[in-house]
Amino acid sequence: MTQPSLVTQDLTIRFGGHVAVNAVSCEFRPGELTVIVGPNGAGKTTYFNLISGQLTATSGKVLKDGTDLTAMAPSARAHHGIGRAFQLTNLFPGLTVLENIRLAVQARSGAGWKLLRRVEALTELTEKAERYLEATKLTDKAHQPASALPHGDQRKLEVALLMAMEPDIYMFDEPTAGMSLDHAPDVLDLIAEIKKDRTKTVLLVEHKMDVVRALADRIIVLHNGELLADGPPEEVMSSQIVRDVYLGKSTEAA
Ligand SMILES: Nc1ncnc2c1ncn2[C@@H]1O[C@H](COP(=O)(O)OP(=O)(O)OP(=O)(O)O)[C@@H](O)[C@H]1O
Repeated sequence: MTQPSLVTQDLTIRFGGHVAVNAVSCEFRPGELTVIVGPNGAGKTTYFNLISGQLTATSGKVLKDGTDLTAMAPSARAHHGIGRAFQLTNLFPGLTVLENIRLAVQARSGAGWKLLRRVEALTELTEKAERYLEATKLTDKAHQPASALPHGDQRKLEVALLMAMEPDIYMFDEPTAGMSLDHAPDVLDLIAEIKKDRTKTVLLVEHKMDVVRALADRIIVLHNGELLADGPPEEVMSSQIVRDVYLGKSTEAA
């Protein structure tokens, strides 16, 4: 079996007396798409925040290819290949779609935000940005201001920006939330494309069971901050304990 790219070891966070994520140990491998499910308040987003660095663990560890990221800020974790899609936080609304992607490519190339003096360098970045535009089917929107995009296209642009950062770990928290039914398939197709790259590890928080079924190689279930189940989709979804949680029975009874 391939080595895990991402590991959480006994990952825990307390807010006062409340343990929102409780000793979650999991390994995630390249070429694998894991969907994290669980009832409202189960700790899914908090678990994501602990991995991407928006929150710092009370105890436990986050390791990426063996490097301990636990104490690192989100930007340092991003540098180590953790890529999380956020709604438009990295966007320059007045710039065009292409310019936004080119800036992300530029940031990834190590040139930072400096003005580029060499025309060839700019051409190279533009060509790369155009490939991400094409991959996300935004080519015909290239010269529109990012802020003018309809909601569905803005979500695609978020994925394009994430791809431009070339992360090893892709994290999506409800990628089709608030999207119309016509746009959701585009974003799901993009995630399916990313998953085809066997060097990438994909983590997805999702409530919609049809999305889970379409994409998951593996499902982990969180409940009250604890890891309740972990395995292939059919196995997890048919397990009695998971059914009980979704039907609202107490797990103790199960
Ligand atoms: N910053 C915080 N301070 C205090 N409590 C928090 C904080 N963040 C999350 N929590 C609590 O931790 C628990 C887990 O929340 P979290 O948002 O991770 O759940 P979730 O599984 O993502 O839920 P949903 O599906 O509704 O988004 C909840 O009880 C929540 O109130």
